[in-house]
Amino acid sequence: MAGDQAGKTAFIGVGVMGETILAGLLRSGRPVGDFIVGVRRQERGDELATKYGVTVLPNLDAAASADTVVLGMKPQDLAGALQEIAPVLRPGQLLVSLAAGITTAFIETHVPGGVAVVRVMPNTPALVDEGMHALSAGSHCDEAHLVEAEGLLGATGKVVRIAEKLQNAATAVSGSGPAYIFYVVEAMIDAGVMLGLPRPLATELAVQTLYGSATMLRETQQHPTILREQVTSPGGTTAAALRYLEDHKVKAAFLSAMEACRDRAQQLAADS
Ligand SMILES: NC(=O)C1=CN([C@@H]2O[C@H](COP(=O)(O)OP(=O)(O)OC[C@H]3O[C@@H](n4cnc5c(N)ncnc54)[C@H](O)[C@@H]3O)[C@@H](O)[C@H]2O)C=CC1
Ligand SMILES: O=C(O)[C@@H]1CCC=N1
Repeated sequence: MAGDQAGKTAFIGVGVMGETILAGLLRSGRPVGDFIVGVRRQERGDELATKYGVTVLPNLDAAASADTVVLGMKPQDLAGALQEIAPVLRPGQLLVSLAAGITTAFIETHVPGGVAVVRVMPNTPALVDEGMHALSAGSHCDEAHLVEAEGLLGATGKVVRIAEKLQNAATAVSGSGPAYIFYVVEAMIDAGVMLGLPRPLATELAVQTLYGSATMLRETQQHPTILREQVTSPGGTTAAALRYLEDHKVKAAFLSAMEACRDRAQQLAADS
């Protein structure tokens, strides 16, 4: 690692997830001069430069100017971006891919030999430093590359290392997971409104219930079944509600939904 690129990280493809991780790194105190951004649309570059004071460069210059390149485009756009930057990539450089489904082996076939690849499944609670990021090493990664990737992701939440064969399952649980939770909260708010609560009150009750329940799970470390049983009085209100969820096979629906999520990740890889 030498020259002007030493220690620098380029973010190429800065949408929802890329910006969330970049903003978290800056929030954590990392100097803005450590980062470079490569974007597809000039207006987006201007927006990021104004908002964060970050240097915006053409993709090729961004990749050439950094030791680490975070790839934050959609899986369908990844191969094109790799072809674009491959001429300036060098052995030992680190690529961190956020793309759902896409394997490190696929990325390695699009870049020069010896480029290290880390595949990450992040999630959007990183916006409030409560992200869950699962990462896996490609074949040219050493410990220093993994530690570097953990440092980048760790600014916005928890990081775990997992075997790459588990990445699509992790996508089904934590990557897409926030969407299921928001969907359930949406349903609870709508139901509260149907039962006569003003919408702001229904929202406050539902959101605080989610927050309190999540905090209980984390802090007590008890199994969700135990915590659910504590709420469920014999012959009481909760049992009446849970019976409907069982009748409507909500648990089975989650199993199928998350299988579909895993399968879609596999399909994204097959289509690339
Ligand atoms: N949004 C989420 O909750 C999560 C997203 N991911 C993954 O993160 C990646 C990004 O997802 P989002 O941020 O939601 O997408 P997004 O559509 O918000 O952002 C992608 C950005 O990449 C830019 N882009 C595309 N091709 C480019 C190129 N060649 N050069 C420079 N910029 C380029 C687009 O203009 C856009 O700004 C995806 O691969 C997705 O699978 C992973 C976990 C969670
Ligand atoms: O929906 C998607 O494809 C991305 C990957 C995980 C969460 N969002």
